[in-house]
Amino acid sequence: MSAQLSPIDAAKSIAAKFAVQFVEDGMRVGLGTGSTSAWMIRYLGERIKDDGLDIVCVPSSQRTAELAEGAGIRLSRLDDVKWLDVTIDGADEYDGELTLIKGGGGALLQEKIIATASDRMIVIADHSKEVGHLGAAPLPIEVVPFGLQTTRAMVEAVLEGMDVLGWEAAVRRVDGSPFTTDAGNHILDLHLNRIGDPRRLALALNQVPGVVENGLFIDICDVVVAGHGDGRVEVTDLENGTISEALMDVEQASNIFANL
Ligand SMILES: O=C(CO)[C@H](O)[C@H](O)COP(=O)(O)O
Repeated sequence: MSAQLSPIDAAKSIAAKFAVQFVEDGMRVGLGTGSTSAWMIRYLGERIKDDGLDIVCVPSSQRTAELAEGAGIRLSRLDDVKWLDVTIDGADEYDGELTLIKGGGGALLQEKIIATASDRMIVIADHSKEVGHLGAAPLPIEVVPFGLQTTRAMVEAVLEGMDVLGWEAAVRRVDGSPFTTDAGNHILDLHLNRIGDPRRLALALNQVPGVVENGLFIDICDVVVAGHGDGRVEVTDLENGTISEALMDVEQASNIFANL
């Protein structure tokens, strides 16, 4: 009997499997971070092994670099390839304009750099990440270690003037210590409940000294591939203005899971 994926994991897996079809020979590919991206890395590895797909990839985190190396993916540095054809990454939330909240895995800075340096950004997600209004998920921002608590207080002061329904900035901690990003910075998770004006908020946050970058991705994402537990995949393509649907084999995803 094959191990069963939970509906959420099946949704992530089929979204990732669908999205790797967009990758073609010779492409320079940005690799996201997180559990959905981990599926994408496995499927890309399979295409390299089984179809001889010839690509070079730039990872958005140390964790992703390790997974990609394990999957037999050739890696490079962004400064060496200079520009990417496509980046495939997960998201914590996306809305109807494909504005994203990212950074749940703490890699938002490199993720934003590689996605912005790509012709196309494809987000892969389970469909529960779709929201009418951003903000139910915390908005992560990356801040330098110097004056962490002072920066936190300045960020909360900025939030008071914004169209949001919560004003708390919490230092992300692991085992009691501030979480440290690959760039040696820390993360503040902003609990806002609802973000009325993402554009204004993103600009205001990046004005605060000590804030390196925020997890709002605005006008960056081109396509969202959203998976459902029953095998349906919904593809929203902003460039073409289309929403299409496909059916994937959930059983196959479960079998791959069983063989991990
Ligand atoms: O932004 C991210 C990491 O910084 C992730 O893409 C986001 O948190 C989604 O993660 P998952 O695929 O595990 O749901």
